Amino acid sequence: MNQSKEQRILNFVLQNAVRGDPCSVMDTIDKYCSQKEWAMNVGNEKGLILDKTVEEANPSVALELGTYCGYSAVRISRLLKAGARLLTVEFNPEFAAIAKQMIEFAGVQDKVKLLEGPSEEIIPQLKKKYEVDTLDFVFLDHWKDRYTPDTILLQECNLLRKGSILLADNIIFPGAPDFLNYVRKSPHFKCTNYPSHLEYMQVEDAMEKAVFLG
Ligand SMILES: CNc1ncnc2c1ncn2[C@@H]1O[C@H](/C=C/CNC(=O)c2cc(-c3ccc(F)cc3)cc(O)c2O)[C@@H](O)[C@H]1O
Ligand SMILES: [Mg+2]
Repeated sequence: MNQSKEQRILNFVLQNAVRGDPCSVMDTIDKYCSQKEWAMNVGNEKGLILDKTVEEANPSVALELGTYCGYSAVRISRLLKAGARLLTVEFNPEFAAIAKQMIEFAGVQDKVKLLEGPSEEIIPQLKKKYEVDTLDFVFLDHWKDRYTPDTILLQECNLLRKGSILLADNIIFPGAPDFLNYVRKSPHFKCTNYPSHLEYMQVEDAMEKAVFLG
C-alpha cells in the first residue's frame, strides 16, 4: 500500500537529518516541503515569529493544538527551559504516530507529551488528568473553525491566567475570520498581528498573538 506524504516526510528526516538535533530536523522538513512536496508545517518564516513569541512567553507549560507531523512541536520544545513541557494534541492516529517518531528523532521527547484525541475532549482533562494549573503559551494550528470554540473552552476550563499568550497560525490563509473577530472584540484579550507568508509559498498569511488579560 503506497506511503502517505507524511510518511515520506518522516522518512526523508530519518535518512537526512541529524538524530538529536532539532534544528536539523526542522531544516530537513523545510527542505523537503519547499523542494518536493508542500505540507502544512508552520515553516521557517512564520516559525521565527513562533520562536520569538515562545521566548517572550518563556513558558513552563505550553499547549499546541494540531500536532500534524510534529514540526512545530520540535520547534517550540527546543526553546523550553529545563523542566518546562509542551502538551501537543492530535486526533489523527496516523499523524500522531508520525509526529511521535519525529519528536523522538529530534531528541525532544522528554519535553513533549503528545496527547492523542480531539482538543474539545482533551482540554477539559488538562487540569485533572494532565496536572496542568494554567497554560503560559498556546499555539493554535488545528482546524481553523475550531480556534474560537477552543479558545472559549480554555477560558471556561480556567486554563488561562493574566498574561497567558495565545498565538494563532493562518489568520489570512486559509483564514480564521471568526477567531480574529472574537479575540479582537473581546475585552479579555490584547491582540497583535504579525504579517508573514504562507509556508513555502509567496502567498500572504499572518499570525495573531492574543494575550489574556484575565
Ligand atoms: C478539532 N480538534 C482537533 N483536535 C486534535 N487534532 C486536530 C483537531 N483539528 C484538527 N486536528 C489536527 O490538526 C491538523 C490540522 C491542521 C489544519 N491546518 C490547516 O488546515 C492548514 C492549511 C493550510 C493551507 C494553506 C493553503 C492551502 F492551499 C491549503 C492549506 C496551511 C496551514 O498552515 C494550515 O495549518 C491535522 O493534523 C489534524 O489531524
Ligand atoms: Mg498552519
